[in-house]
Amino acid sequence: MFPPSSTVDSEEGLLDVSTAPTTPDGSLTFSPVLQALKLRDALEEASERRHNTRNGSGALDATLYEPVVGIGGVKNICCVGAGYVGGPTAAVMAFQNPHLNVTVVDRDPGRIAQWKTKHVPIYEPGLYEILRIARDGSRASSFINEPSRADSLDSMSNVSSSSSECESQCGEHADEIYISGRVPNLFFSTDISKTISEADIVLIAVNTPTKLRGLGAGRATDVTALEAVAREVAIHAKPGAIVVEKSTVPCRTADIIQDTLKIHRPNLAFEVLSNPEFLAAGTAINDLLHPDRVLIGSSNTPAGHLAAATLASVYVSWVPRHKIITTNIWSSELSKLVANSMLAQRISSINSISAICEKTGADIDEVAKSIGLDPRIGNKFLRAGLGFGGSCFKKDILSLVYLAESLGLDEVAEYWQQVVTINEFQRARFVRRVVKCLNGTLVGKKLTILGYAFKKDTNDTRESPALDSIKGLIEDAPSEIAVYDPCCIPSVVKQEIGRLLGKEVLKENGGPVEVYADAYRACHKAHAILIMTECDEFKNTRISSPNLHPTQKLSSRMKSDPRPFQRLEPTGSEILALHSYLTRTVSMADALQWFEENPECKPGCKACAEEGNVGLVVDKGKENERLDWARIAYHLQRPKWVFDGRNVLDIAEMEALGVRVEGIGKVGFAGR
Ligand SMILES: NC(=O)C1=CN([C@@H]2O[C@H](COP(=O)(O)OP(=O)(O)OC[C@H]3O[C@@H](n4cnc5c(N)ncnc54)[C@H](O)[C@@H]3O)[C@@H](O)[C@H]2O)C=CC1
Ligand SMILES: O=C(O)[C@H]1O[C@H](OP(=O)(O)OP(=O)(O)OC[C@H]2O[C@@H](n3ccc(=O)[nH]c3=O)[C@H](O)[C@@H]2O)[C@H](O)[C@@H](O)[C@@H]1O
Repeated sequence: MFPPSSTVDSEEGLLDVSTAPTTPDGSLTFSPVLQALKLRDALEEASERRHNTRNGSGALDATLYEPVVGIGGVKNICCVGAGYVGGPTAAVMAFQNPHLNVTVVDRDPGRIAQWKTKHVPIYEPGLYEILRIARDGSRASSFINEPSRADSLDSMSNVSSSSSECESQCGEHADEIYISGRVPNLFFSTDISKTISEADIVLIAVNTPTKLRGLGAGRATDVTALEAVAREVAIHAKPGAIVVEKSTVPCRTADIIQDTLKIHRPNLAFEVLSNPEFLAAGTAINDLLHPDRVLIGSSNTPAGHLAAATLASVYVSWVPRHKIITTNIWSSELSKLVANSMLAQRISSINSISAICEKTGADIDEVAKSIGLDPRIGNKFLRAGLGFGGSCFKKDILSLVYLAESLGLDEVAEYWQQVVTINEFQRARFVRRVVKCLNGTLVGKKLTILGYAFKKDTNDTRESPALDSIKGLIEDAPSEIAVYDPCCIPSVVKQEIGRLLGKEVLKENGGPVEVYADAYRACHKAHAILIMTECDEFKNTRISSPNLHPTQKLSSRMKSDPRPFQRLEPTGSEILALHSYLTRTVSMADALQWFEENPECKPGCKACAEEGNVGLVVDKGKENERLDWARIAYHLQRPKWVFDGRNVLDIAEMEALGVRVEGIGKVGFAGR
């Protein structure tokens, strides 16, 4: 374990690594310059002593490296960027470290305001519960430390309120565990400079999209936002603060940050770390709670190693230490780009084979299963579909392509470019197939898009295959394109389509696109349904456990009663697992009576009024229900077509309902 001490050799009266004051300090000189230099010397000296324990490979061995500064050295963390990464990452960090203050800042006041309400801007299974505990604090509670018996599952007999009843009935009273209440330690603010100035660690989690113009347009990464934050950090950060790249960045971006810091504070030393995020949309909370690895890249100096160890000490509250790996900073930056590119490459590989399947009679699911059983290939990320969407895969591959080109490695660039080319091919041929099956014309026809986000269980719509398909379908002038997604707010989707494809495409302006909050209304009298995401709701296979609460999706670890706990003070993850289990089994949103009241919305709150808003979807567990395909099929126009872009349907069952199904990588009705 990391030592509890927060100081670097405190007996020598030296400063905390990350809390060097900006105001005069008695133990050091009044000059901030000298303070910082002395601090750095101290860190390097302290770290060098531990450095001797390193293995000879040059890379840090996480199990040998003893950090000097423990968790107590870090008090305030600032996360710049309240988006899909910043919000959930900060929430989990705060949840797992109740004694730290984590403040998320963003230049978008609307986004910050949303994070403070019950209508948070991001839908992720399990996010809101963690957020509530960290942001709003929690109540003290207690529960019996023994697993529920099957016959008591529908009662509250395993939580504190009935403990006395248990005592009187069974005569023996099992150990009771008390969980203390928490005060809020997750905050959201637009005061960026102030929050940065107070932080010991600054996480940069801003967007890094593809450049739209100028040098490298269409491939290079646009680091404008990152550069702006680096400047803010350089101006406001306190000496010794650790700056962390959470955003995905081109290899050697840390140089830009370091350079910016040096320009603005030439006499101070800051450590810049790379700590890329590997969470995926829809499973973000599970990925953050149980990461495969936490990667920390640092400069290969004692101060760099010390900074890495300090950041590691934040993660170690919940991540097993062997999963925290440290590398040099360039390896870490590059690893993130490579991880995404390799994942995307697998999808393009299987999709390219799906095109062959459709022409030969081979079945892509059978091929994927057959090859996936080879452990060298593995069975993950082999689902053929409409190609990868989302904000990152494409931009990260393009960034790799640009990097290779910039290094004069044209063959390497071409190789990775092909992954994107196949992705575009896959999307385009799906639309072609729809139009072809509908006799080459969409005029006077209604098409229904099921799934607008780029994948299931998220409201993230960036680079969504659905948008591309809508764009393609509009060319053939259908009478209506009805859109439905169980995780997205209809008005937001409508606004986005209007913004990206032009307002004139919306029904209210005479165009074909209408967005629905109800799947049945969206499908009513359609000539064809296009399934764009793999939402469980769209499947026609039997549900193994009906009416599951979304929190069950957190992890299989949470499916069984985690009690008895071995310690009297269970960890945040353990309590969460129990909460999740009880929520499911006693069908109560707050069986542990853990949560504080939800923040009140202002009268007339638009989000409250919105039908099918994210909060409601989550509460109802709506996305776990299955569509009644018999009902949908009954109301379809003949011939009844379903284009299954994610292979979620059992084709035989659909055919029994009189529906013609075209799946990806399968010879469909039209090809027989
Ligand atoms: N979305 C995902 O699932 C993942 C994203 N990443 C990476 O994380 C980074 C962030 O991605 P997302 O969270 O998806 O982006 P996002 O667009 O959802 O959030 C970025 C936030 O940064 C804010 N921002 C931009 N410039 C700012 C500035 N100068 N000062 C303060 N705030 C500023 C924006 O207002 C926005 O709210 C990207 O580099 C991305 O590649 C990494 C892993 C997963
Ligand atoms: O850097 C990022 O942004 C993240 O990108 C991906 O996560 P994400 O894009 O959220 O979701 P994925 O599950 O990877 O799916 C990406 C796309 O590929 C598609 N996909 C995925 C898997 C598959 O087998 N087939 C397939 O078509 C999905 O439908 C989706 O459109 C990575 O999985 C994360 O590790 C990474 O942190």
